[in-house]
Amino acid sequence: MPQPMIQLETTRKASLDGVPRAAKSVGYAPSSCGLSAPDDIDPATWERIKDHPCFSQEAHHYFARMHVAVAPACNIQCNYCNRKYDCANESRPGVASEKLTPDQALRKVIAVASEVPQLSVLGIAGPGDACYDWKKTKATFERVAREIPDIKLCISTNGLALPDHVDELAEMNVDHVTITINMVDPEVGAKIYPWIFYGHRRYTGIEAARILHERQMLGLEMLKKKDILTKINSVMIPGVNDAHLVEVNRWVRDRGAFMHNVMPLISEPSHGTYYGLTGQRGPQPLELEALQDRLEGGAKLMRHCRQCRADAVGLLGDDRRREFTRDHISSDITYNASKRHAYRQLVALERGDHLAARKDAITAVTSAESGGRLHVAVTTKGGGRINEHFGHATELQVYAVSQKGINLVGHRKVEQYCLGGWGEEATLYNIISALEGIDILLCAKIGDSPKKQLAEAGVRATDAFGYDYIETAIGELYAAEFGVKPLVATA
Ligand SMILES: C[S@@+](CC[C@H](N)C(=O)[O-])C[C@H]1O[C@@H](n2cnc3c(N)ncnc32)[C@H](O)[C@@H]1O
Ligand code: SF4
Ligand code: SF4
Repeated sequence: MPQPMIQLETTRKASLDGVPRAAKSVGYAPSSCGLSAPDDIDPATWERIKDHPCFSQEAHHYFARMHVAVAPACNIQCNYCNRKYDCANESRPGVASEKLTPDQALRKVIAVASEVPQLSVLGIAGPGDACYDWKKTKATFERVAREIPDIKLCISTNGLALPDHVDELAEMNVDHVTITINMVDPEVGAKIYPWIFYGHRRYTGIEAARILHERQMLGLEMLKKKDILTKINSVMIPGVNDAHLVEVNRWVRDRGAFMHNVMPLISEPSHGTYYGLTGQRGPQPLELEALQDRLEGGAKLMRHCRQCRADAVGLLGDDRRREFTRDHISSDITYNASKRHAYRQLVALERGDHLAARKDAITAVTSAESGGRLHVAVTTKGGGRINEHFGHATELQVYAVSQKGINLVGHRKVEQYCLGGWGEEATLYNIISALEGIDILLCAKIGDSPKKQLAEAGVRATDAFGYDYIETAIGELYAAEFGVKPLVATA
């Protein structure tokens, strides 16, 4: 399926109250053509993260990552993980449809980089552990860096074997590392990790968790010394480590972590994990958001993680992996950089405009004299715009807007409502359940029937802001809702 190119034109049709508005085209003022850092990030760090869809929330509107499943082996067991190497359908970390050798991985990266213009990052996120299955990780990175030097290399690890490889990571120019840290208290750890394998022997219980904790902290400190940007993943497990993650956040911030990504536990019984089979529940979206809100002010929070498979390809939330399985890739493929280069030029223009529009919208809501908090869900297929039809969406991005600002606070996965030209009632019912706590839904297009049923469920849906920047639309909505000073049009 071809990827959407960035939309440069937008036509406003009607406001929420039904009053028609003028059509407008988004122009490029000369001052907005450059890309300066957002206010909360220093320019040198921005340069390092601005094209990384996971380390920069703003970048995830434009840039894509791919994972290659070259690292199946793991040195610990987590109660939430069941690795699978031939799994076509599950949408969770730790699964892939096929394991790859480093040579197969190289061919796949070349195929994706030639076809997916948004590609900027190659990550190894299992299905097992990139640092434990080190030889294959290293061989893959070396081959890819030779062929496509401008791709960013990134790994995700449980941290146990990390200290053994920090020097090599630095030598290979790996600038982004993720460590999963779910506890800093081994008593909590013993409830999450049944065993670890370390130094040629197996450990269990509190001893295992203590060794893992010490290695994770050592690895984090070593990365900091090498000035490698580190993100911490924590899985929120209600009743096990949810309250404890406040302490985890403090520890990792004090040791120089760049970002903290608190993700919900996925524990379907059908996945066959210990937690899935024993009925350990994951958090509700609003529980996760409440914990993330508590953590604000510590390490920078990631709130846009999609908990990807070990073979995910594409923009976050738009997985194109099925187009790039081994049988789709020729054995003598060569890299064609033209799509990626052309796309980058377009993005450089669009992003400056987007950042300026975002800044205007945030200034408008933060300078409001009064106002409440709204949760706004948005359908988008990238570019930071409301450019997806309601009936085609498979996820909704959720923004919270208040006088504190406009912030992406998460996403909700939904089934596609419209298949073969018809909307399914049962699907709409599930979408309405997924919209718990949402006040307003913004989409590029929505039919009268779903709009009416959503309204009956307390969610106001509109396509009045179709193709606008998300923050601009939310800023205008907020002004309309709370009677604050409306935004000045940027065109
Ligand atoms: C599959 S692991 C691979 C990398 C490495 N082994 C690790 O654990 O960091 C990638 C990420 O998925 C997370 N993960 C695995 N299974 C999960 C589940 N059932 N629910 C939530 N997160 C999960 C892990 O905690 C880790 O942060
Ligand atoms: S460390 Fe990663 S791959 Fe290993 S069991 Fe845990 S989540 Fe799965
Ligand atoms: S799992 Fe989260 S951090 Fe990892 S690639 Fe997906 S979105 Fe990025």
